[in-house]
Amino acid sequence: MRTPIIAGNWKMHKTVNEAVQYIETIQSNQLPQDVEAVICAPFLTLHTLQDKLAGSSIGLGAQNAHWEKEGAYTGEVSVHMLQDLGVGYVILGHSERRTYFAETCEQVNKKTIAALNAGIIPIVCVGETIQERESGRTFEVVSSQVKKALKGIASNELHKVVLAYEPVWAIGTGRASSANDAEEVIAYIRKTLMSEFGTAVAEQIRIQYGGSVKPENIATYMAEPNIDGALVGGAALDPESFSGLVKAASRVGGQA
Ligand SMILES: O=C[C@H](O)COP(=O)(O)O
Repeated sequence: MRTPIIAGNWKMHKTVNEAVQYIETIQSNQLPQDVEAVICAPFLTLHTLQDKLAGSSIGLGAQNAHWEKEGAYTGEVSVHMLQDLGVGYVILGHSERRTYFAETCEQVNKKTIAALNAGIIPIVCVGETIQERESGRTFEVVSSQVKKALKGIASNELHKVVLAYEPVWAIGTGRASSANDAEEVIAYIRKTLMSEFGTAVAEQIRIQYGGSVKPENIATYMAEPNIDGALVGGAALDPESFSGLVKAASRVGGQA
């Protein structure tokens, strides 16, 4: 059985002080232990949060990383640096990075391989634009993104990857995909994984849905057989809301 994973992506939000207050609130909320809860925070807050979360079951993630260990890459932070800090997760290939920073599938692949080599769990994002959906290309686009991101990864490493299906049109718009539609695409992604890497690995890889997920709608996604959690932006910015999301994803104590 795949462990549900709820990851909060703070994007470019929160100072160090705000981040600390947030963590103190979720730590006082007694999150369920059968859900992997992860906070993906801005680089500047990671060092402080790593100390704050020491010994806690809440995971800490970054939102991007460079694949090279070090070098003349002004403004970049390497996977190696995250590993040194003890960061456990990294979001890769988010549509905002693909759109605003021209990140390519080839770069996402290099970053994914580097993260796995460093023992960091990559949360690899894929998803179609509204134009791609309306022209009937959703399956083609997401399966191509998945295949390119995972190209060349050793089969004994693949199961560690987390995929996040995030239709671009649903991100930050309040226009969430219905659970049925998200399940249809995610089931197709799992089918793609089966044909590329075999059933055993495909059954192990966790696939999240992302795009306007809130405490009020998360149960509908968690009820779907192929959806293993959520990658949440806006609704993860408030610690009570994030706690509510994690609780609702619990199979033991959830309100589904
Ligand atoms: O990484 C998170 C996604 O971009 C979803 O953002 P959202 O929950 O604000 O729609």
